[in-house]
Amino acid sequence: MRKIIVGSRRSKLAITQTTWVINQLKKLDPSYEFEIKEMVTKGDVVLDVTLSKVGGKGLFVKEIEQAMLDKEIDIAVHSMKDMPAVLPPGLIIGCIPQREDHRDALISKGHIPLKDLKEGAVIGTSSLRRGAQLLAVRPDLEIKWIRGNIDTRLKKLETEDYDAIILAAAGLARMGWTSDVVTEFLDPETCLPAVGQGALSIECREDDKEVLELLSKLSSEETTKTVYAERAFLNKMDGGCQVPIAGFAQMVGDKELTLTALVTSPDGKTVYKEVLTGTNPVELGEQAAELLTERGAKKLIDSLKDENIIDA
Ligand SMILES: NCc1[nH]cc(CCC(=O)O)c1CC(=O)O
Repeated sequence: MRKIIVGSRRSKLAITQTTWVINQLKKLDPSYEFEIKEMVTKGDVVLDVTLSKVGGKGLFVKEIEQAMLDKEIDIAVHSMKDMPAVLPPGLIIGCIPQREDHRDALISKGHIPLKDLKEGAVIGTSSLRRGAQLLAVRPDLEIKWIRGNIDTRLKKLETEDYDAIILAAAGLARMGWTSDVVTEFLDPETCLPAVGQGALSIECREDDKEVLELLSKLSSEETTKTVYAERAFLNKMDGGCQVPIAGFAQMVGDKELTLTALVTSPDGKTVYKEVLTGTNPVELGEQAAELLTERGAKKLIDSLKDENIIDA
């Protein structure tokens, strides 16, 4: 019986996600054993510096990918939104399972919804995307930097002077914390999610046919298509993690996809948004990027590139 070694970061969310995937795979095919190998990535160590300064998204996956190439581990479960656009040669996304809740969630002191937060309320987020979209509807809010794992951020809401924080609903749902903490789910019209938000990516070696065969059983065709459209948009837009970019796709019927793509200025005053429908995910994503580029979104991105910024 082959034992599959699964690399995982040590955060509660990472371990929860990894354990979920292992349990699903065991149900789908009981002929494998699994072992979790915990790993520390640069992103877990360097918590006080903006992510883009120390290397952007790749920070959370680089060491894990090297371990996979070195055959110390066989697979790894990542949050899709933390995955860089390009994978190192030899590695591929082996499967994308069914997406969890795609929305962002507001968690506020006293459970006050967004529209009722007091004038100038302090919102904790380290995501330009979230900050900009909140400012677009509530320009009076003060967006304040916050970092750390989900549990750390929830603790900071209690102990520091934030009135509310924004977290991905998916992370909270996977931890089983949703009903205890969420004040309000923000719909995509208010806060369009990050590309890939709520989805997982299971990475493996390209030549590991046995693992690929196993992973294919956990694949969601719907989520795979929508995430491919979102990621094609992000890649073509080339914003890295420096710019408020958001993208969210949904299937309409069996074949068609609708992609909403957005680029904004960090203050939320300039908003470029497109809603497109099509059948080819990658073409749809690239088309969205082209349209937004024509309208001036690329210029906005380039003007922001040198500034210090953030995560998804
Ligand atoms: N940026 C960090 C991150 N990466 C993935 C998730 C969990 C949600 C998901 O799977 O998209 C989170 C936390 C958050 O944004 O609140």
